[in-house]
Amino acid sequence: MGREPILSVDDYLARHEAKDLLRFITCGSVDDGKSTLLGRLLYDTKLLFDDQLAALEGDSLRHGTQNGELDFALLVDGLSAEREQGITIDVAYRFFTTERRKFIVADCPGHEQYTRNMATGASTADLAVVLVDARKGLLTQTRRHTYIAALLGIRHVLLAVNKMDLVGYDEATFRAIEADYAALAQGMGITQVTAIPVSALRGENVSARATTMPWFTGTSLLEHLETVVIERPADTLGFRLPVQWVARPDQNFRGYAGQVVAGAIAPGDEVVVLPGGARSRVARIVTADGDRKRAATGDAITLTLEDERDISRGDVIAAAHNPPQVADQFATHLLWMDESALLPGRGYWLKIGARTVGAQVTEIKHKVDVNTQEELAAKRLELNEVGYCNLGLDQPIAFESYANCRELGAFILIDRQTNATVGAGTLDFALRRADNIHWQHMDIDRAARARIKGQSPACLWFTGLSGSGKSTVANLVEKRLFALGRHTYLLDGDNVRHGLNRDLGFTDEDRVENIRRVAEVAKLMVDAGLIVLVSFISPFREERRMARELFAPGEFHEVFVDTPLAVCEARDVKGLYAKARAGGIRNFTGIDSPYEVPESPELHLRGGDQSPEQLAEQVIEELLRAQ
Ligand SMILES: Nc1ncnc2c1ncn2[C@@H]1O[C@H](COP(=O)(O)OS(=O)(=O)O)[C@@H](OP(=O)(O)O)[C@H]1O
Ligand SMILES: Nc1ncnc2c1ncn2[C@@H]1O[C@H](COP(=O)(O)OP(=O)(O)O)[C@@H](O)[C@H]1O
Repeated sequence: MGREPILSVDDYLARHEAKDLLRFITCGSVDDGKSTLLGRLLYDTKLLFDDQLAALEGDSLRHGTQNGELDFALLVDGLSAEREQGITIDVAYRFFTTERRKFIVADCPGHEQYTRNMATGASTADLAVVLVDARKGLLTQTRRHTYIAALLGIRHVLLAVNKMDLVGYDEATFRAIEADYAALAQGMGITQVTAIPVSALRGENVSARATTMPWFTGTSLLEHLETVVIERPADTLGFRLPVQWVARPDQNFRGYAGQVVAGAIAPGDEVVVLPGGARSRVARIVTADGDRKRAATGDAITLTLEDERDISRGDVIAAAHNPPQVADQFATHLLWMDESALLPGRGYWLKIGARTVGAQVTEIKHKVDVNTQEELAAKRLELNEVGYCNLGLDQPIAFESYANCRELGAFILIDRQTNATVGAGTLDFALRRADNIHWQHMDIDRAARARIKGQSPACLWFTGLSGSGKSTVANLVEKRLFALGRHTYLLDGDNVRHGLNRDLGFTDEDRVENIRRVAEVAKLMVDAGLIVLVSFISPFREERRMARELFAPGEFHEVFVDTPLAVCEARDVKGLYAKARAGGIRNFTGIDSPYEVPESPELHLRGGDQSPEQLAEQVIEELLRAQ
C-alpha cells in the first residue's frame, strides 16, 4: 500500500485500468463508527487530498472529540453533508485504490427511513461491510441492513465488530457476535461471512493487523477487501447485450451499441434478438479502439450483424444457443420509494435495462417487515416498504432472474403522471400462467356486432364529484339515445358497487380497482356493439387514462361534469357531504380524498350553470359529431 511513484499520468491510468474493481457498501449508523472506519480507510490509503487533511486536523483539534487525535468521522460526515444538498437519493460514492485493487464504496445513511438509499447503494455492490458495536452486539438495524443487502443480491458480508478497545479486546465477546451473525446471515442467503474485530478509531485491524488482539489470526479489513474473490453469476450465462442505442451514421452502417452484461461474443457467432426472435450472425465488433475479435462481460461495444434486422433500443441481443427467457408476468420483490403509496392495478412505467414498458402490480402477495422479516398482508405499499408482488407488463421483455444477472433482472417503476422514480425491484421468476392463456378466435367479431345494431359503439365516460350531476345527465342522454333507436347501457357507480364491486370501499387502492373493473366491463360492452355510459366519480387521472387506452381512437369520450364543490355540497341529496364534514365518512372525494381534474376531456360540462337537459344535449352533439 502507500502512494505509488507516478511515472506519468498515462502510466498511472493504465496501471489502475488493469486493476480489478470491488464495489462495496458500508452499513451501520454513525454511532457504530461507520464514518470513522471509512475515514480511516481513506486516510490510510493516502487518498485524501492534502488540503482536506489540513482541514481535518484543524477541525479535530477545535472540536476535541477524540483527545486531539484525528477525528475521521468529521471528514466523512463533512463530505456527505456537502453532497446531500439537492440529492433525493442520498448515497455518497467514494473511490480509492491500493496496489491490488480499485474500490468504489457507497456510503448509505443508516436510519430506517433511508431504506431506499441503502437499496440504491446495494444494487451495484459486491460486498457489504456491516458494522456492529462490540458493546451492543446485533441490533434491529443489523438485521434490516443484512436483509436489504441479501435482497439486492449481495452474497459477501464483512462483519466489522467495532470498538473492540471498549470491551478490553475480549475474544469471547467477538466470538459470540460472530456466531449470532452467522445464524442470521444463513437464514437470508448470505453465503460468505468474514468477521473481523476492529477499532476504527485506533486503526486496529483496519488497514494493518493489530497487535492488541493476538488471538485473532485473520486478515485486516483492508486486506480482506483487497483479496476477497467475488464469483459473478453472470459468468455462466450466454452472451447478453441490451441495446442502448442504434448507431446509424450513414446508409452503409447500422450498429447496435451497449454494454455486454453477460457472456462473450465473436464475429460469426449466431445471435437472437429478443423479444422479437429474429436471428442473425455477428459481422463485426466495433469499439472506439477499432474492431475486436472478441468481447465479454463489461465491454462497451457496437455490434453489426450479417443481416438487416429491425432492432431498436431496449431489445436484447443474445447467444442463439443460450438465450434469456421472454415473459410479461413476474414474481418480484419491490421496494417502494415514493410518498404516495403503490396502488395495485395502477399503471406505471417499468424501466429495465434500456427498455421502458407499461406495468401494473397485479397482486401484493405480502409485504415484509424489513426489521423482522415477518410477512404481513397488505393492500398497498408505503414509502420504504418492501413487498413480494406479481407484476404484469403491457409487452413481453427478455429478462434474467436478478440472482443470475442484475442488469436484466433489476427494474425501476416510474410514475406516469410525474415521471418520478417511485419503486425499485428485482425479478424473481416468470409467471407461467400467461403462456397458457391464448386469444380465442371468434367468427362474429366486434364489427359484425356493431353492424347488426346499425351503430358505432362508443364509451361515454362521465367523471366528476359526487352530486355533480353525472347520473342525472347520463340518464337523460341514455333516454335520448334510446329514443333514437340506439343500443345502450348505463353503468353507474352506485349500482355496480352493489354487485360486481361490492367488495370494494373508498380507499385509493379500492377506487383504482373499482375503475379498472368497470373500464374492462365497458370495453366488453363496446365489443358487444353497445354505446356504454359510465358514471363513476373516477377521481384519478391515471385510471381515466388507463380506461381510455382500452378503446380504439375516437371511441372513448371523457365527459367532465364540472360542478363546484360548494354547489355539490349544497345539493347533498344523500346527506353524504354533511356526514363527511362531521367526520362520519372517511376518504370522501373533495373533502379528504382528492379529485384530479381532467386535463383534456372531450367534453367539459359546466354542471353548476346549466340545466341537466342542456348538458345532455351537449353530450348527444359530441357523440353524433364523432360518429
Ligand atoms: N367516501 C366516499 N367518497 C365518494 N363517494 C362515496 C363515498 N362513500 C360513499 N360514496 C358514494 O359512492 C358513490 C361513488 O362511487 P364511485 O364508484 O363512483 O366512486 S369512485 O369512482 O370509485 O371514486 C357516490 O355516488 P355519486 O354521488 O353518484 O357520485 C357516493 O354516493
Ligand atoms: N345541472 C343541474 N342543475 C341543477 N341540479 C342538478 C343538475 N344536475 C344534477 N342536479 C341535481 O343534483 C343532484 C345530484 O345529481 P346526481 O346526478 O345524483 O350526481 P352524481 O351522479 O354526480 O352524484 C340531484 O338531485 C340532481 O337532480
